[in-house]
Amino acid sequence: MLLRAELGQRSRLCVGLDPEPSRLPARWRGDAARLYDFCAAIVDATADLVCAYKPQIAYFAAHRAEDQLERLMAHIRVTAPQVPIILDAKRGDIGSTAEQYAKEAFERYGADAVTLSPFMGFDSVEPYLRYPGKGVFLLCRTSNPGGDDLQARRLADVPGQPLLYEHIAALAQGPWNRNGQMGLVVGATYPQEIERVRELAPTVPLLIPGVGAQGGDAATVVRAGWRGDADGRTSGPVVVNSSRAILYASSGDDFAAAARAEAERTRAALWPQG
Ligand SMILES: O=C(O)c1cc(=O)[nH]c(=O)n1[C@@H]1O[C@H](COP(=O)(O)O)[C@@H](O)[C@H]1O
Repeated sequence: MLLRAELGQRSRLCVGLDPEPSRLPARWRGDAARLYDFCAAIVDATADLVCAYKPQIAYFAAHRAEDQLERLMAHIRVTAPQVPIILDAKRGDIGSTAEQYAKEAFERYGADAVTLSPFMGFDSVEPYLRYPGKGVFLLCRTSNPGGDDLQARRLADVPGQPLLYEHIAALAQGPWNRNGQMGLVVGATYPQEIERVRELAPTVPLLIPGVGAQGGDAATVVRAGWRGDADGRTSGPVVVNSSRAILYASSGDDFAAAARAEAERTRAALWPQG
């Protein structure tokens, strides 16, 4: 579905739906009852420009607004049925609890994919893979500076002594990816690491957050993460997320038009082949 959306929409842009009440347009500022209205307007303004949407569950749950997230998922389905929805929840727990998280993501919210921490091991990931056609994006090399603390550590007892994020990439390309449901999260702020991950995991989709507000450069991350040759063979898709730079492009009544303009700019930078 992701590849179809990328090619069909000619887009690698994922708009992140991270609505923060204090940053809503002036007329709704501070009103957590307007998260749905705000996000729905952003979706309406960008539906033809994106290859995915990524709602972040914390922005809804923190305001007791899960019902608004459910409505938003339904709205995206109707407005942009061709666009996959990645629920950003970064779950990770023992199998029996993971079953409940998987049910939440795929049955309650109807997401197409989720973000997931691999920290607790394969048995914490496996319950998500029982949903045919659904995807998981494992955190691999995250965009935040603290990602170094663990992800850039060397694993002495694994052949070749890879860094932890390299090992995660190899697992997602190989033994953990039993039915082609796995992707990886790699931060736009680390283009060299994106290149390394692409080397180790040539066919899996990469979700790359961190352009826009975190300073990652759109064209650079595509060069690092996407491969294509003259015979039409390509790497796995590259899905580049931008949230705040698009959501808050304007705080006035023109917020949706401004979001569209920013999404158009970012989409163009992510599709250098024209
Ligand atoms: O899993 C993610 O989506 C994620 C991983 C990561 O390494 N860095 C990262 O910023 N994210 C998410 O991507 C979004 C980035 O938002 P902006 O910085 O506003 O574009 C937020 O929802 C983050 O939670």
